[in-house]
Amino acid sequence: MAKVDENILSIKDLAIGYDSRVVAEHINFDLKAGMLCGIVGINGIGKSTLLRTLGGFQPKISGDIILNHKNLKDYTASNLSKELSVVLTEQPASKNLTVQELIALGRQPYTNWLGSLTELDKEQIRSSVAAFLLEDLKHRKCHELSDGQMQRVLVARAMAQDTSIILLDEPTTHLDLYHKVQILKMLQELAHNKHKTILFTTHEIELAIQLCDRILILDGKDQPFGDPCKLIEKQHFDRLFPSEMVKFDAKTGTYKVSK
Ligand SMILES: Nc1ncnc2c1ncn2[C@@H]1O[C@H](COP(=O)(O)OP(=O)(O)OP(=O)(O)O)[C@@H](O)[C@H]1O
Repeated sequence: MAKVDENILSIKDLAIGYDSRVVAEHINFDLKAGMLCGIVGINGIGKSTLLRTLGGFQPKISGDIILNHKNLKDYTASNLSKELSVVLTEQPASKNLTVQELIALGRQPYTNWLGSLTELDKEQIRSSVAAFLLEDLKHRKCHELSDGQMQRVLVARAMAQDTSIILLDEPTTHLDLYHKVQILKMLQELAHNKHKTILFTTHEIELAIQLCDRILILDGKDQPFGDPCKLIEKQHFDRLFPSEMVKFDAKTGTYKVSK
């Protein structure tokens, strides 16, 4: 396990985008083990592009992505899958599997070519099923689940993969308030209790302020990053949306419709 004060993820002057078209640049932040970090920003600002770039699904334009002291570009696919897991919103190909089978796929980086599971693999699957309250659902097909249940299964699979970093693209989309809070609290527990470094994109700024240890704001300029309270003090949330539409209330950490 990494030492508590070590940076697990270090992003240095990163520019992201498509071919030579820069979507966002000057992205800088460090995350340690056990930190939950939300990535927020308006539609189309580059949140998913950043997540895909960090996950190695698309090339960066410039800058450095350092995972556990090693540059992302120096990882083989197989080694990367032991350091980093990615939960994307739409994964229709796997929906015909049962909940338990899908979670077991998280162990793929560790199994031999026959895919046989060791006792350690089985234990990791059992504890992921338990942590995400999936005991009663484990023999159901994934296509029979609600969005909230499916989201829990996808995060449980990432937990079974047992990587130091977990990236999630909008894990609360389509969920009601209760289930948004439920999944975010489960992610917080996973970060704090199992010392995972977890980054997720979200439009739930108010929940992210309450639950995250760090927030990265993609604002198209300086991309502020830090403790949510410090970001509030520095008025970064006030500038996120045009104030004639919504105003940020620093006392409550919420947005109010401008009258
Ligand atoms: N495959 C692609 N090729 C070229 N441009 C793309 C591609 N995918 C996204 N973009 C563009 O990159 C920019 C950032 O998109 P991205 O999906 O990262 O934003 P986002 O912040 O996640 O948005 P949202 O909140 O709406 O999900 C947008 O201008 C988008 O049109």
